[in-house]
Amino acid sequence: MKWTEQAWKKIESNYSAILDMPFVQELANGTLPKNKFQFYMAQDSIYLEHFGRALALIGAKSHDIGDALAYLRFAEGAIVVENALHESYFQDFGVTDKGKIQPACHHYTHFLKSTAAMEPVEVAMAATLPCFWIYKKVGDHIYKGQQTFNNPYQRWIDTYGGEEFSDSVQRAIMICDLAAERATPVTRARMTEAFIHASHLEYHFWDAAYTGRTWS
Ligand SMILES: Cc1ncc(C[n+]2csc(CCO)c2C)c(N)n1
Repeated sequence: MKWTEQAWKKIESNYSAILDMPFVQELANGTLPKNKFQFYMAQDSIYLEHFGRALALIGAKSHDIGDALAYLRFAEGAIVVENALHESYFQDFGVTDKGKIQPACHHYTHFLKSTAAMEPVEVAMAATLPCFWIYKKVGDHIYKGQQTFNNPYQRWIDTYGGEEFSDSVQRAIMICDLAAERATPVTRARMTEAFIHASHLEYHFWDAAYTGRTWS
């Protein structure tokens, strides 16, 4: 069985818990309160900058030049393309200031950056995979089950449920599988651990937006 298939099995229950989260359910039916989405968008745009830097570092550390190019493109995607979505939402929802980084975002971004800096590159690749894969799965799930018209969060849904994004996710999965095949058992186990850890941090990122968790 491929590493990604084994790893996904380990986060299956966490993924189900994500689908059941009020944030995700209310985003899907359009009833998510505006202030919760504003919190999420502001924190997410901070997240994307850090995430983009972590991806660029993975690109620089990749053994294979094709992988390097893929991660540098992912980094560009995070910083340029994804941020465009945020900026249009900032305008629509009247967010003028991103504000300070809050605990869930801080925890997640620092986990990604320290993993990219300190761990073998394969482990860092595994740490960034839930970001792609969980968003794709959540995006597809919402997209397929859609019953609401005029959902204020439609653009978000279209971004992650769309075809274009699917190619990046497939690429990231393939790279991780090849990296896992070539890695030692110890490194492979650390890849799985990083993958599980990041999937919990995805959960907490949404949870913090729903409950409005800040430092004080
Ligand atoms: C907390 C959080 N996790 C994942 C994503 C999704 N995402 C961000 S950048 C990127 C790939 C860019 O090439 C993807 C899929 C998000 N927006 N926020």
